[in-house]
Amino acid sequence: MTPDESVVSSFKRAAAERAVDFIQSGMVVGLGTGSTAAFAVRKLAVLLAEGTLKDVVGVPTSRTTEALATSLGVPLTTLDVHPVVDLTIDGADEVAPDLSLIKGGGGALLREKIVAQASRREVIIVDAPKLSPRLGTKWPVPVEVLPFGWRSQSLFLESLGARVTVRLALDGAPFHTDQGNVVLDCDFGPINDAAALAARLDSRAGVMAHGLFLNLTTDLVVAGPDGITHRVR
Ligand SMILES: O=C(CO)[C@H](O)[C@H](O)COP(=O)(O)O
Repeated sequence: MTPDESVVSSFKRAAAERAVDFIQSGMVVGLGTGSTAAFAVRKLAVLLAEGTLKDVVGVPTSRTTEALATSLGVPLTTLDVHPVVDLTIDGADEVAPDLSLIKGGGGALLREKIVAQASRREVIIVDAPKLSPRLGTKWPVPVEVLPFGWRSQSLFLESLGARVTVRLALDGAPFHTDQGNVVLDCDFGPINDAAALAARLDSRAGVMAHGLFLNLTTDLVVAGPDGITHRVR
């Protein structure tokens, strides 16, 4: 890990551990996906192991998070058993001033959005460089599409003005989400009307999810050289 990576990692960890302070015993907690959210899972596991927190169960937003939580002894549940989540802690790829997000860099966008929509409180944790003046400035919008007809979806997304890249796995084959879908990373550049774009994407058959998380964030915890800030929407 280079010095810069270790510094970024320390900020991610600081934001994550601050968010874990919001968890109370007895809660159903949404467990996000990505490197920042992983710090929150680790901290939660420690608090449970030492008895500081009790009777907390987690709803993982990906198989990766499920495996991490299981390995650390964090009790898990499902939305079938607990259809309402008290508090979710998750990361983001880009955060706009109105706390709208681009998520999906780790490919978990569909389950993350389902859990976010089921949550009373959605606490987003980021390091400071994730903050952006406008969505799309720093990160493409991931769009999860059914493998059936994905090339037609690519042409549709290009017609909306995106430069489309098929996300690849480490072996060079197309990446597949936990649901077996394909992810098309769509570079729209700075997005003027995220709500209108989200509506267009939501109305397209075969688009299973997109990374525009609008009106879902309740809390934002940011860690950077100036310390940790917590904003409530
Ligand atoms: O949306 C996500 C996964 O689908 C992640 O929360 C997002 O990509 C941020 O990841 P990291 O904390 O590793 O930067």
